[in-house]
Amino acid sequence: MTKQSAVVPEAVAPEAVVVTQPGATVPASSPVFPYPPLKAAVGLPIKKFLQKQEISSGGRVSSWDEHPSALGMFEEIVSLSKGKKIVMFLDYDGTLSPIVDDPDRAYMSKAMRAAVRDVAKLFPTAIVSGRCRDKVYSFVRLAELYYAGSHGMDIKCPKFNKGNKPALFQPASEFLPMIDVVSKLLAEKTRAIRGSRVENNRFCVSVHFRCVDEKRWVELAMQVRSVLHDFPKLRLTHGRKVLEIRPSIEWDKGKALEFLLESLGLSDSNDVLPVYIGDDRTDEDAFKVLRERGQGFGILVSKVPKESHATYSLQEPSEVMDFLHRLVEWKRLSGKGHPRV
Ligand SMILES: O=P(O)(O)OC[C@H]1O[C@H](O[C@H]2O[C@H](CO)[C@@H](O)[C@H](O)[C@H]2O)[C@H](O)[C@@H](O)[C@@H]1O
Repeated sequence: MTKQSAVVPEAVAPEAVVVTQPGATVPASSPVFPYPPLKAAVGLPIKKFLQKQEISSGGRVSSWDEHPSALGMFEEIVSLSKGKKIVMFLDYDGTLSPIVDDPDRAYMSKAMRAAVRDVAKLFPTAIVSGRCRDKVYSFVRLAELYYAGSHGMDIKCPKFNKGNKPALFQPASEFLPMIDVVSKLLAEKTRAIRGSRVENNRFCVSVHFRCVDEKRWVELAMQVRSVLHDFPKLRLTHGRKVLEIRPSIEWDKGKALEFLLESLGLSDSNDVLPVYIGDDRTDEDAFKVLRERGQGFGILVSKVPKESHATYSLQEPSEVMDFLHRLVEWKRLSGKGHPRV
Protein backbone atom coordinates (compact mmCIF):
# COMPACT_ATOMS: atom_id res chain seq x y z
CA MET A 1 0.00 0.00 0.00
CA THR A 2 1.37 3.39 -0.86
CA LYS A 3 1.28 6.43 1.39
CA GLN A 4 -0.68 9.43 0.26
CA SER A 5 -3.52 11.68 1.27
CA ALA A 6 -6.64 12.16 -0.71
CA VAL A 7 -8.70 15.32 -0.60
CA VAL A 8 -12.29 14.90 -1.58
CA PRO A 9 -14.62 17.76 -2.27
CA GLU A 10 -17.43 18.90 -0.05
CA ALA A 11 -20.92 17.79 -0.88
CA VAL A 12 -22.23 21.26 -1.63
CA ALA A 13 -19.81 22.20 -4.35
CA PRO A 14 -18.10 18.96 -4.99
CA GLU A 15 -15.92 18.25 -7.83
CA ALA A 16 -12.77 16.16 -7.38
CA VAL A 17 -10.50 13.75 -5.63
CA VAL A 18 -7.10 15.27 -5.05
CA VAL A 19 -4.23 13.06 -4.04
CA THR A 20 -1.36 14.76 -2.26
CA GLN A 21 1.85 13.83 -0.55
CA PRO A 22 1.59 13.33 3.21
CA GLY A 23 2.11 16.59 4.99
CA ALA A 24 1.61 18.61 1.86
CA THR A 25 -0.60 21.63 2.44
CA VAL A 26 -3.35 22.14 -0.05
CA PRO A 27 -4.73 25.61 0.52
CA ALA A 28 -8.51 25.31 0.49
CA SER A 29 -8.66 28.43 -1.63
CA SER A 30 -5.84 27.67 -4.03
CA PRO A 31 -6.89 28.61 -7.54
CA VAL A 32 -4.02 26.59 -8.88
CA PHE A 33 -4.16 22.87 -9.37
CA PRO A 34 -2.71 21.39 -6.18
CA TYR A 35 -1.29 18.05 -7.32
CA PRO A 36 2.35 17.43 -6.73
CA PRO A 37 4.02 16.01 -9.82
CA LEU A 38 2.70 12.49 -10.25
CA LYS A 39 6.12 10.93 -9.80
CA ALA A 40 6.56 12.49 -6.38
CA ALA A 41 3.24 11.16 -5.14
CA VAL A 42 3.48 7.64 -6.44
CA GLY A 43 4.81 5.17 -3.92
CA LEU A 44 3.41 6.90 -0.84
CA PRO A 45 0.71 5.16 1.26
CA ILE A 46 -2.78 6.58 1.83
CA LYS A 47 -2.75 8.35 5.15
CA LYS A 48 -5.85 10.33 5.28
CA PHE A 49 -8.98 10.23 3.30
CA LEU A 50 -11.67 12.82 3.27
CA GLN A 51 -10.97 16.48 3.56
CA LYS A 52 -13.30 19.12 2.32
CA GLN A 53 -12.19 21.27 -0.54
CA GLU A 54 -13.88 23.40 -3.10
CA ILE A 55 -12.51 22.28 -6.38
CA SER A 56 -14.08 22.82 -9.70
CA SER A 57 -12.39 26.13 -10.29
CA GLY A 58 -10.45 27.95 -7.61
CA GLY A 59 -11.32 27.82 -3.93
CA ARG A 60 -14.65 29.06 -2.72
CA VAL A 61 -14.92 32.69 -1.65
CA SER A 62 -17.70 34.48 0.14
CA SER A 63 -19.07 36.85 -2.48
CA TRP A 64 -19.17 37.64 -6.16
CA ASP A 65 -17.63 41.10 -5.60
CA GLU A 66 -14.44 40.04 -7.38
CA HIS A 67 -16.25 38.52 -10.34
CA PRO A 68 -19.50 40.38 -10.93
CA SER A 69 -22.15 39.03 -13.24
CA ALA A 70 -21.34 39.46 -16.93
CA LEU A 71 -25.05 40.13 -17.47
CA GLY A 72 -25.14 42.83 -14.80
CA MET A 73 -21.95 44.37 -16.24
CA PHE A 74 -22.99 44.00 -19.85
CA GLU A 75 -22.88 47.73 -20.63
CA GLU A 76 -19.36 47.97 -19.23
CA ILE A 77 -18.30 44.93 -21.22
CA VAL A 78 -19.54 46.30 -24.52
CA SER A 79 -18.01 49.68 -23.85
CA LEU A 80 -14.66 47.88 -23.31
CA SER A 81 -15.07 46.33 -26.70
CA LYS A 82 -15.54 49.65 -28.56
CA GLY A 83 -13.38 49.64 -31.69
CA LYS A 84 -12.21 46.11 -30.97
CA LYS A 85 -12.82 42.82 -32.64
CA ILE A 86 -14.37 40.32 -30.25
CA VAL A 87 -13.17 36.71 -30.46
CA MET A 88 -15.24 34.16 -28.53
CA PHE A 89 -13.87 31.06 -26.79
CA LEU A 90 -16.40 28.68 -25.29
CA ASP A 91 -15.85 25.66 -23.10
CA TYR A 92 -18.43 22.90 -23.62
CA ASP A 93 -19.45 20.86 -20.53
CA GLY A 94 -20.98 22.97 -17.81
CA THR A 95 -20.83 26.04 -20.07
CA LEU A 96 -22.89 25.24 -23.17
CA SER A 97 -24.45 22.07 -21.77
CA PRO A 98 -25.63 21.35 -18.24
CA ILE A 99 -23.64 18.83 -16.20
CA VAL A 100 -25.36 15.42 -16.32
CA ASP A 101 -24.51 11.97 -14.98
CA ASP A 102 -23.88 10.36 -18.35
CA PRO A 103 -21.09 12.09 -20.32
CA ASP A 104 -22.46 10.60 -23.55
CA ARG A 105 -25.72 12.42 -23.04
CA ALA A 106 -24.41 15.92 -22.31
CA TYR A 107 -26.40 17.46 -25.14
CA MET A 108 -26.68 21.16 -25.73
CA SER A 109 -30.17 22.48 -26.36
CA LYS A 110 -31.33 23.60 -29.79
CA ALA A 111 -31.70 27.10 -28.40
CA MET A 112 -28.09 27.09 -27.21
CA ARG A 113 -26.90 25.83 -30.61
CA ALA A 114 -28.81 28.64 -32.31
CA ALA A 115 -27.27 31.19 -29.93
CA VAL A 116 -23.74 29.90 -30.64
CA ARG A 117 -24.46 29.90 -34.38
CA ASP A 118 -25.60 33.53 -34.22
CA VAL A 119 -22.54 34.53 -32.24
CA ALA A 120 -20.27 32.78 -34.73
CA LYS A 121 -21.82 34.75 -37.59
CA LEU A 122 -20.62 37.94 -35.96
CA PHE A 123 -17.41 36.98 -34.16
CA PRO A 124 -14.75 34.31 -34.74
CA THR A 125 -15.76 31.56 -32.30
CA ALA A 126 -13.92 28.54 -30.92
CA ILE A 127 -15.01 25.65 -28.72
CA VAL A 128 -12.25 24.66 -26.28
CA SER A 129 -12.98 21.40 -24.51
CA GLY A 130 -11.43 18.55 -22.55
CA ARG A 131 -13.42 16.19 -24.75
CA CYS A 132 -12.23 14.37 -27.81
CA ARG A 133 -12.65 16.88 -30.67
CA ASP A 134 -14.93 14.63 -32.72
CA LYS A 135 -17.13 14.03 -29.72
CA VAL A 136 -17.55 17.70 -28.90
CA TYR A 137 -18.21 18.37 -32.59
CA SER A 138 -20.94 15.70 -32.55
CA PHE A 139 -22.64 17.66 -29.77
CA VAL A 140 -22.17 21.17 -31.20
CA ARG A 141 -22.53 20.39 -34.93
CA LEU A 142 -21.55 23.80 -36.23
CA ALA A 143 -18.96 23.51 -39.01
CA GLU A 144 -18.10 27.19 -39.02
CA LEU A 145 -16.46 27.10 -35.58
CA TYR A 146 -12.91 26.39 -34.52
CA TYR A 147 -12.55 23.33 -32.29
CA ALA A 148 -9.87 22.56 -29.73
CA GLY A 149 -10.43 19.15 -28.15
CA SER A 150 -8.42 17.17 -25.57
CA HIS A 151 -7.82 20.31 -23.47
CA GLY A 152 -6.45 22.12 -26.50
CA MET A 153 -4.16 19.31 -27.67
CA ASP A 154 -6.20 18.71 -30.81
CA ILE A 155 -7.02 21.89 -32.70
CA LYS A 156 -8.88 22.17 -35.95
CA CYS A 157 -9.26 25.52 -37.68
CA PRO A 158 -11.63 25.98 -40.61
CA LYS A 159 -8.93 28.16 -42.17
CA PHE A 160 -5.35 28.66 -41.15
CA ASN A 161 -3.30 31.86 -41.44
CA LYS A 162 -5.60 33.26 -44.08
CA GLY A 163 -5.17 30.12 -46.15
CA ASN A 164 -8.17 28.12 -47.20
CA LYS A 165 -7.44 24.65 -45.94
CA PRO A 166 -8.59 23.35 -42.60
CA ALA A 167 -5.54 22.83 -40.44
CA LEU A 168 -4.86 20.48 -37.59
CA PHE A 169 -2.51 21.17 -34.71
CA GLN A 170 -1.76 18.23 -32.41
CA PRO A 171 1.20 18.95 -30.14
CA ALA A 172 0.84 15.62 -28.29
CA SER A 173 0.54 13.31 -31.29
CA GLU A 174 3.45 11.12 -30.16
CA PHE A 175 1.37 10.22 -27.09
CA LEU A 176 -1.51 8.69 -29.03
CA PRO A 177 -0.39 5.03 -28.71
CA MET A 178 0.39 5.51 -25.02
CA ILE A 179 -2.99 7.11 -24.31
CA ASP A 180 -4.69 4.21 -26.02
CA VAL A 181 -2.86 1.67 -23.86
CA VAL A 182 -3.49 3.63 -20.67
CA SER A 183 -7.16 4.07 -21.49
CA LYS A 184 -7.57 0.29 -21.84
CA LEU A 185 -5.63 -0.39 -18.65
CA LEU A 186 -7.71 2.14 -16.74
CA ALA A 187 -10.92 0.56 -18.01
CA GLU A 188 -9.71 -2.85 -16.86
CA LYS A 189 -8.51 -1.65 -13.46
CA THR A 190 -11.62 0.33 -12.62
CA ARG A 191 -14.20 -2.07 -14.06
CA ALA A 192 -15.12 -3.43 -10.63
CA ILE A 193 -15.87 0.03 -9.23
CA ARG A 194 -19.55 0.50 -9.85
CA GLY A 195 -20.49 3.77 -11.52
CA SER A 196 -16.96 4.57 -12.67
CA ARG A 197 -16.41 5.29 -16.28
CA VAL A 198 -13.37 5.71 -18.50
CA GLU A 199 -13.68 8.09 -21.42
CA ASN A 200 -10.95 8.06 -24.06
CA ASN A 201 -10.62 11.66 -25.18
CA ARG A 202 -7.94 10.80 -27.76
CA PHE A 203 -4.97 12.79 -26.38
CA CYS A 204 -6.14 12.41 -22.79
CA VAL A 205 -8.37 10.14 -20.74
CA SER A 206 -11.10 10.96 -18.26
CA VAL A 207 -11.99 8.70 -15.36
CA HIS A 208 -15.42 9.75 -14.10
CA PHE A 209 -16.58 9.25 -10.54
CA ARG A 210 -19.82 11.27 -10.50
CA CYS A 211 -21.81 8.04 -10.18
CA VAL A 212 -19.39 6.22 -7.85
CA ASP A 213 -20.29 5.81 -4.20
CA GLU A 214 -18.24 8.39 -2.28
CA LYS A 215 -16.84 5.59 -0.11
CA ARG A 216 -15.04 4.22 -3.16
CA TRP A 217 -13.54 7.46 -4.51
CA VAL A 218 -10.17 6.83 -2.93
CA GLU A 219 -10.07 3.26 -4.16
CA LEU A 220 -10.72 4.57 -7.65
CA ALA A 221 -8.02 7.23 -7.34
CA MET A 222 -5.60 4.53 -6.15
CA GLN A 223 -6.37 2.32 -9.12
CA VAL A 224 -5.74 5.25 -11.44
CA ARG A 225 -2.46 6.00 -9.72
CA SER A 226 -1.39 2.38 -9.89
CA VAL A 227 -1.81 2.45 -13.66
CA LEU A 228 -0.03 5.78 -14.02
CA HIS A 229 2.91 4.55 -11.99
CA ASP A 230 4.30 2.97 -15.16
CA PHE A 231 3.72 6.06 -17.30
CA PRO A 232 5.82 8.89 -15.89
CA LYS A 233 5.27 10.96 -19.03
CA LEU A 234 1.61 11.34 -18.15
CA ARG A 235 0.15 13.60 -15.51
CA LEU A 236 -3.04 13.64 -13.52
CA THR A 237 -5.30 16.66 -13.21
CA HIS A 238 -8.95 16.88 -12.27
CA GLY A 239 -12.18 18.55 -13.15
CA ARG A 240 -15.75 18.20 -12.01
CA LYS A 241 -15.93 14.70 -10.55
CA VAL A 242 -13.46 13.51 -13.10
CA LEU A 243 -9.78 12.55 -12.99
CA GLU A 244 -8.01 13.62 -16.15
CA ILE A 245 -4.89 11.87 -17.43
CA ARG A 246 -2.89 13.73 -20.00
CA PRO A 247 0.61 14.07 -21.47
CA SER A 248 3.08 16.08 -19.40
CA ILE A 249 3.63 18.68 -22.05
CA GLU A 250 3.49 22.42 -21.69
CA TRP A 251 0.15 22.75 -23.33
CA ASP A 252 -3.25 23.63 -21.96
CA LYS A 253 -6.37 25.62 -22.80
CA GLY A 254 -4.44 28.87 -22.32
CA LYS A 255 -1.85 27.84 -24.89
CA ALA A 256 -4.66 26.73 -27.20
CA LEU A 257 -6.28 30.16 -26.89
CA GLU A 258 -3.01 31.84 -27.87
CA PHE A 259 -2.53 29.42 -30.73
CA LEU A 260 -6.03 30.12 -32.04
CA LEU A 261 -5.53 33.89 -31.85
CA GLU A 262 -2.30 33.43 -33.76
CA SER A 263 -3.93 31.24 -36.39
CA LEU A 264 -6.65 33.84 -36.84
CA GLY A 265 -3.92 36.39 -37.47
CA LEU A 266 -5.13 38.33 -34.41
CA SER A 267 -2.38 37.66 -31.94
CA ASP A 268 -0.51 40.94 -32.14
CA SER A 269 -3.44 43.27 -32.60
CA ASN A 270 -4.31 45.71 -29.84
CA ASP A 271 -7.80 45.95 -31.20
CA VAL A 272 -8.73 42.36 -30.42
CA LEU A 273 -10.86 41.47 -27.42
CA PRO A 274 -10.84 37.74 -26.62
CA VAL A 275 -13.67 36.57 -24.36
CA TYR A 276 -13.36 33.10 -22.80
CA ILE A 277 -16.31 31.48 -21.00
CA GLY A 278 -15.73 28.31 -18.94
CA ASP A 279 -16.67 26.55 -15.73
CA ASP A 280 -13.82 24.26 -14.81
CA ARG A 281 -10.29 24.23 -13.44
CA THR A 282 -8.77 23.70 -16.86
CA ASP A 283 -10.43 26.92 -18.02
CA GLU A 284 -8.41 28.82 -15.44
CA ASP A 285 -5.34 28.39 -17.69
CA ALA A 286 -7.13 30.39 -20.37
CA PHE A 287 -8.44 33.02 -17.91
CA LYS A 288 -4.89 33.43 -16.63
CA VAL A 289 -3.45 33.92 -20.11
CA LEU A 290 -5.96 36.70 -20.76
CA ARG A 291 -5.07 38.39 -17.47
CA GLU A 292 -1.37 38.13 -18.22
CA ARG A 293 -1.79 39.48 -21.73
CA GLY A 294 -3.94 42.30 -20.35
CA GLN A 295 -6.25 41.54 -23.22
CA GLY A 296 -9.91 40.54 -23.09
CA PHE A 297 -11.37 38.72 -20.10
CA GLY A 298 -12.60 35.44 -18.74
CA ILE A 299 -16.10 34.66 -17.55
CA LEU A 300 -16.42 31.91 -14.94
CA VAL A 301 -19.60 29.83 -15.01
CA SER A 302 -20.42 28.88 -11.44
CA LYS A 303 -23.32 28.96 -9.03
CA VAL A 304 -21.04 29.72 -6.10
CA PRO A 305 -18.41 32.47 -5.80
CA LYS A 306 -14.89 31.14 -6.31
CA GLU A 307 -11.35 32.32 -6.61
CA SER A 308 -10.66 32.62 -10.28
CA HIS A 309 -8.56 34.39 -12.87
CA ALA A 310 -11.80 35.25 -14.63
CA THR A 311 -13.08 38.82 -14.50
CA TYR A 312 -16.81 38.19 -14.61
CA SER A 313 -19.20 35.37 -13.81
CA LEU A 314 -22.36 33.70 -15.02
CA GLN A 315 -24.27 31.22 -12.90
CA GLU A 316 -25.16 28.47 -15.35
CA PRO A 317 -25.49 27.59 -19.05
CA SER A 318 -28.87 29.35 -19.31
CA GLU A 319 -27.12 32.60 -18.31
CA VAL A 320 -24.39 31.88 -20.84
CA MET A 321 -27.12 31.69 -23.46
CA ASP A 322 -28.61 35.00 -22.27
CA PHE A 323 -25.18 36.58 -22.49
CA LEU A 324 -24.67 35.28 -26.05
CA HIS A 325 -28.11 36.60 -27.03
CA ARG A 326 -27.34 40.03 -25.63
CA LEU A 327 -24.02 40.13 -27.43
CA VAL A 328 -25.69 39.31 -30.74
CA GLU A 329 -28.49 41.81 -30.18
CA TRP A 330 -26.06 44.55 -29.21
CA LYS A 331 -23.84 43.83 -32.20
CA ARG A 332 -26.73 43.82 -34.62
CA LEU A 333 -28.02 47.10 -33.28
CA SER A 334 -24.63 48.78 -33.13
CA GLY A 335 -22.73 47.42 -36.08
CA LYS A 336 -25.27 45.84 -38.38
CA GLY A 337 -23.16 42.70 -38.42
CA HIS A 338 -19.83 44.31 -39.22
CA PRO A 339 -16.92 42.63 -37.47
CA ARG A 340 -15.83 45.84 -35.73
CA VAL A 341 -17.82 48.10 -33.45
O1 LIG B 1 -13.43 21.12 -20.94
P1 LIG B 1 -14.80 20.58 -20.85
O2 LIG B 1 -15.55 20.63 -22.16
O3 LIG B 1 -15.60 21.20 -19.74
O4 LIG B 1 -14.59 19.02 -20.49
C1 LIG B 1 -14.25 18.61 -19.18
C2 LIG B 1 -14.83 17.23 -18.95
O5 LIG B 1 -16.19 17.34 -19.38
C3 LIG B 1 -16.97 16.15 -19.38
O6 LIG B 1 -17.19 15.74 -18.02
C4 LIG B 1 -18.01 16.65 -17.30
O7 LIG B 1 -19.34 16.67 -17.87
C5 LIG B 1 -20.04 15.40 -17.81
C6 LIG B 1 -21.37 15.57 -18.54
O8 LIG B 1 -22.12 16.61 -17.98
C7 LIG B 1 -20.22 14.99 -16.34
O9 LIG B 1 -20.87 13.73 -16.27
C8 LIG B 1 -18.83 14.90 -15.68
O10 LIG B 1 -18.98 14.62 -14.30
C9 LIG B 1 -18.06 16.22 -15.84
O11 LIG B 1 -16.75 16.11 -15.36
C10 LIG B 1 -16.27 15.07 -20.17
O12 LIG B 1 -17.03 13.89 -20.11
C11 LIG B 1 -14.85 14.86 -19.68
O13 LIG B 1 -14.21 13.91 -20.51
C12 LIG B 1 -14.10 16.18 -19.78
O14 LIG B 1 -12.78 15.99 -19.28
